[in-house]
Amino acid sequence: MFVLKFGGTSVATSENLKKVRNIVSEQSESQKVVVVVSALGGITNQLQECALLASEGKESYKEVLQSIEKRHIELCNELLSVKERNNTLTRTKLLLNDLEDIYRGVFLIRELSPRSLDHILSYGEVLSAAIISDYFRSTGLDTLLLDSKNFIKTDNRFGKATVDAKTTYTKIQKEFESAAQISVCPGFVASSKNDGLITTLGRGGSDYTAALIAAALEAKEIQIWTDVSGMMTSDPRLVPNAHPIEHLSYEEAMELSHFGAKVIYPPTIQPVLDADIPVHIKNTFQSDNPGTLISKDGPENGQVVKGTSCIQEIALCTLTGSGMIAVPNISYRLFGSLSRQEVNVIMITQASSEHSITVGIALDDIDKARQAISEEFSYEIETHKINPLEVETGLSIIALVGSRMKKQVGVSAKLFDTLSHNGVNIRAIAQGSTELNITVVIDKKDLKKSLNSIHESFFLSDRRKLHLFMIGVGNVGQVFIEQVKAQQEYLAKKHNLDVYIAGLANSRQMYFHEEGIDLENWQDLMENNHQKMDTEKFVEKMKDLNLRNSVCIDSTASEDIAKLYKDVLESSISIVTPNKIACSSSFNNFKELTDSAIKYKSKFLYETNVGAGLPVISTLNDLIKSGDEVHKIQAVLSGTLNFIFNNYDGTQKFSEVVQAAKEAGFTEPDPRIDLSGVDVMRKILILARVSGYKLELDDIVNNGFVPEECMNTDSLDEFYTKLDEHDEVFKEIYKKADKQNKRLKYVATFVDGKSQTGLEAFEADHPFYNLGGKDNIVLFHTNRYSDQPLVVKGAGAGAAVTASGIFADIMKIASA
Ligand SMILES: NC(=O)C1=CN([C@@H]2O[C@H](COP(=O)(O)OP(=O)(O)OC[C@H]3O[C@@H](n4cnc5c(N)ncnc54)[C@H](O)[C@@H]3O)[C@@H](O)[C@H]2O)C=CC1
Ligand SMILES: N[C@@H](CC=O)C(=O)O
Repeated sequence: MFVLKFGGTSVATSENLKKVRNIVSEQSESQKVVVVVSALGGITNQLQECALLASEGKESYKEVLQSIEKRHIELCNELLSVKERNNTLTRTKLLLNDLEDIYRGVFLIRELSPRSLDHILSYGEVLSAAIISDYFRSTGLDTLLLDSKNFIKTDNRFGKATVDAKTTYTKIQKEFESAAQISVCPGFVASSKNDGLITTLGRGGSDYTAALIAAALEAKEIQIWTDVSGMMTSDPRLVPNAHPIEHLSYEEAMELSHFGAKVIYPPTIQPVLDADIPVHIKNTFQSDNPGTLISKDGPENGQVVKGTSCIQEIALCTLTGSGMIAVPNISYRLFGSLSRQEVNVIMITQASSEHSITVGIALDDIDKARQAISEEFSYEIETHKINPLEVETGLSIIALVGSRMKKQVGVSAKLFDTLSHNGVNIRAIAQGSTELNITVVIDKKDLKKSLNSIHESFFLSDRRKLHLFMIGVGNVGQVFIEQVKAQQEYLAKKHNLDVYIAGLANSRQMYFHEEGIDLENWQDLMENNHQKMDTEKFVEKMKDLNLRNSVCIDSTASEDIAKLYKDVLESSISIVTPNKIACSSSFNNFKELTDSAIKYKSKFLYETNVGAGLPVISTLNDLIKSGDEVHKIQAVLSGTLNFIFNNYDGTQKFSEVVQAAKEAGFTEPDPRIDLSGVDVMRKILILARVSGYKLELDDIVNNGFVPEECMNTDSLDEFYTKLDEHDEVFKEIYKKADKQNKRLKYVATFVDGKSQTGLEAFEADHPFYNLGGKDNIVLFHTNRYSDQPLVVKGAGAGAAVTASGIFADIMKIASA
């Protein structure tokens, strides 16, 4: 025999009931089945509302009653043909008439006792079971309606009666001795053993009815048919990647249910757990879906963490004080006082120092808990042995559940690591010695981010989501967006990674979309959004969205944006930047930023600061981290200047070649930064700092070649004009080198703590001589590379290579 329980949504409409009928028909082909039904979805609430209105003397109860009546009559009409529906309608109307009389009584005497409420609420299941059994019979199923009140026997605690299991089991066995192929019974309802008064089984009552019947009849399986495809790995309203769990042990299911996964209510299915009857949770609306099987022994292998569940809002009550240390009865008194006030304790933590005990409770219980504990410890509080109770709210609780956690090291480490990388502070931790559950308490605002990042960490099938916020959509920024667009599908397929751009800004506007900006259309979206760029608001918005794996990309050359880095990093949002301003600002600021990134577990990556997409900084980092020491760096670090001196031969105007470099996208937004040598100074400074030297920009000697008068200009047009006025200077420089068969390169050197930059002419045998196009070259002379330097060489400027360098930094964050 199988026992099938259908919840309120499954029996809510005639359409749903047709699905229920097909399931029952299929299951009853090979064995007898007992079908336990809930009231039609929403009816129990209406019955209760109607009762309250009547008890308050409000005539409006009649409207609610009418709608209850209408629902049931319409259901009869929809399910049964005209010929077949007479008896059903008559019985339904009789029941509804009784109900009307009871409500009138409540209305007249303005009294609603728990006993009358139980009586009223029982009509929901009684009505649905009667209609459903008639419907099954009318469609050719061998069906008998049984009244659970006759065999589920309880005490007289109305509202949540206690079942007398022995009497109930005996009565069930007797009742089902000659059961039809299909027996339909109302869930939730029962009657008192001594006087036969109607009682109800409280929350999860229909599950309980089904469990009692299954246990008494030693059923092969109990099936809970509901509107979801089993117990989920997390709450799907908060974690879109959540998916049904195939198989759970009873203990795992209970742990998950305790923390909010409301598919089953464990206390009510205790009878089947005791009798070791498997529980199968299935979706009425997707009956082919395997659902979740809950049995004594969960699967031997499979996921270590089966699922996460949460309670969205709890309070933490903490008792502290030196008067608690080594005093044996403190916990006894604390929990005793809470229990006397019927305060349910959700979690407990106590450090071995015994200086504090923290309990997690429901928000509704705060006042009761405060009073109970304050009274219990009033003497100790008055005498300052114990501090007044501290109550914190705005907190959520997350539990990681899985019986295989106890065989696995590193689960807590992974959990804490995941949360810390996303800047989530853990307020309290609890883990039972069974290691079935690890529980953390966090700030409520971090709940969604935490659940999603935990899910991504523990369920390998999940695609990891990366949320990018990009400031600066110019030359480099635009190409980067194109690259993301082109790579999105590949990254999803090959790297299980969803890269979204959640925010964009230029100097005028900003635009956000939490689910990811449509990259086909981003210019229009930005333009039409009319949200003025405000740097502080941009950062605030990133923080408010509080999305997991957030990365801010600064693709501007702005000092204002560079000033925001500290705040961003301290919010555990990583930074990827081609903008050199921050790394070449004061050494203290640079150090503060790298320290903040370490402290707040964010990443601060700036590979594209030197050599665009070339692996210059990562190579240097690898050398330093592995214990090498850098003594000397010789480099050509300006793509712009290399391009200019590779293309200038004195036959054209120097300014024309500068403008060609700008048009090709090699220069800084302001090419005077390149021409002055400042860009090269910044780069060698950054290399020196990464090598471990404490250097400032002012320490670098720059031997510029552009006359001061050109540099001291107010606009680019003026700059180009001045370059033209000094064209002879550039011709002379070129001719001099050319005469000696030398080529001009703007070189940066760093030797044992000292650095200089400037234009130099090289002969054909020098490695710099043949450096073509806009290439860069860096020679690292180190302890290990003493005979021959380590050389990094290649394109050192241009939007495409820079954008791909940014991308590479982002992939480092994704795989961290
Ligand atoms: N072009 C190249 O080859 C390389 C460039 N870089 C760096 O990349 C960065 C970007 O360069 P490009 O794209 O060529 O510059 P760009 O001038 O083409 O674009 C700059 C973008 O930043 C925006 N912007 C400027 N100030 C802003 C502010 N305060 N708030 C918001 N947005 C602001 C502008 O509106 C524009 O969208 C620069 O820092 C540059 O040094 C680094 C390596 C190579
Ligand atoms: N303007 C720079 C671009 C890269 O940093 C250069 O020309 O090298």
